[in-house]
Amino acid sequence: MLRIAVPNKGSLSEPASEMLREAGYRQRRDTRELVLADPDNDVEFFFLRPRDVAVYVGAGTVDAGITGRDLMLDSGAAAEEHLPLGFARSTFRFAAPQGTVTELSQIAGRRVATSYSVLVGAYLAEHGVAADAIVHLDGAVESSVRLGVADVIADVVETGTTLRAAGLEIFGDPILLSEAVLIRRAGTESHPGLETLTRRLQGVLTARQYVLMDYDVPVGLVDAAVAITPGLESPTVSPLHDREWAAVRAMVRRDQTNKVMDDLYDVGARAILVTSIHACRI
Ligand SMILES: Nc1ncnc2c1ncn2[C@@H]1O[C@H](COP(=O)(O)OP(=O)(O)OP(=O)(O)O)[C@@H](O)[C@H]1O
Ligand SMILES: O=P(O)(O)OC[C@H]1O[C@H](OP(=O)(O)OP(=O)(O)O)[C@H](O)[C@@H]1O
Ligand SMILES: [Mg+2]
Repeated sequence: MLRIAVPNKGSLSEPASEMLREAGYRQRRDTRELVLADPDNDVEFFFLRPRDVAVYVGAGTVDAGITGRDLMLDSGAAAEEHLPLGFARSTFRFAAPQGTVTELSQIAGRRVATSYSVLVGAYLAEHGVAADAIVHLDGAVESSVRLGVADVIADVVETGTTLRAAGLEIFGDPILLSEAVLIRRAGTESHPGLETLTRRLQGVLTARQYVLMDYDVPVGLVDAAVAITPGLESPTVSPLHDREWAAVRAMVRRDQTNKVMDDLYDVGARAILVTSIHACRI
C-alpha cells in the first residue's frame, strides 16, 4: 500500500486533490477527513498541514507527498523533489518599504520577518549577509514592517497585490521560484506504486498542457505542415478518400493553439480541429 501525504489546507490543498482525482484516485468529500483509503488503487492518503508534509516524507512514515518547493526546502527534511506539478507557482522574494532597502547587502544589520526562517537564513549565509535578526512569523508577514517588528520581509509573492497594499517593494534577485511538487524521501528506492502515481500525474500534466489537433492538407504540403506540428513523437498522417489530400493528427501545446492554427492555415491546411485531451499516458 502506497502512503501519500496531501495538504489539508491553504492554497495547495484544493488543486492537489483535484489533480489526484484527475489521475483516477479517490479523494475526500469532507475537508475534515484526515485519512482516506483508496483500496482499488492500493493507496492511502493522509491529509496533513502543508508545512508538515515534508517532515513525514523525510521521516519515511509516508512514501510520497505533495507540497510546495519552498515549504520542502524550509523544512530541512530529508526529502527530495520527484516531479514538479505546475500549480501554486510563486516566487519567494525580499521586500521593504519603498526606497528604504534596494539591494541584498543592505539587509546587514536589519531585521527580516518571514515564515520561512530556514530558507532565508541559508540564503543570507550563502550570500555573506549578516542580518540583525530573523523574526519568525506564522503568516501575514507583510504587516510586520508597519507594526515595527522588522525592517525587511521575505515572503511568497504571486501577483504582488499583497505587497503593494502594504506599501512594500521587492528588491534583489528572487530567492526561489516555487511550485507544487511531488516529493519522496531522499536517497531511497522508489516504491513500485510511486512509479504508477508518477506516470498518472505526468499524464494529467500532459493532458493539461497539450491539445490534439486534426487537419487536412494537400499531400504535397504535408512536410511543411508537419514541420509546424511535429507532435511529441511523430504525427499521424492518414490518407483521405480524395487522394490529393491527407489527414494529420498531432499534439500541440495548448498555449500555442491559435498561433499554430494560423500558421497551418497559411501553408494550406484546412478543417483544422482542436480537441482537449481527457487523459493520456505518454
Ligand atoms: N498567493 C499565492 N499564489 C501562489 N502560490 C502560493 C500563494 N500563497 C502561497 N502559495 C504557495 O502555497 C504553498 C503553501 O502556502 P499556503 O499559504 O497555502 O500555506 P499556508 O500559509 O500554510 O496556508 P494558509 O495561508 O491558509 O495558512 C507554498 O508553496 C506557497 O509558495
Ligand atoms: O502576491 P499575491 O498574489 O498577493 O500573493 C502572495 C500572498 O499570498 C500568500 O498569503 P496567504 O493568503 O496564504 O496568507 P499568509 O501570509 O497568512 O499565509 C502569501 O503569503 C502572500 O502573502
Ligand atoms: Mg499562506
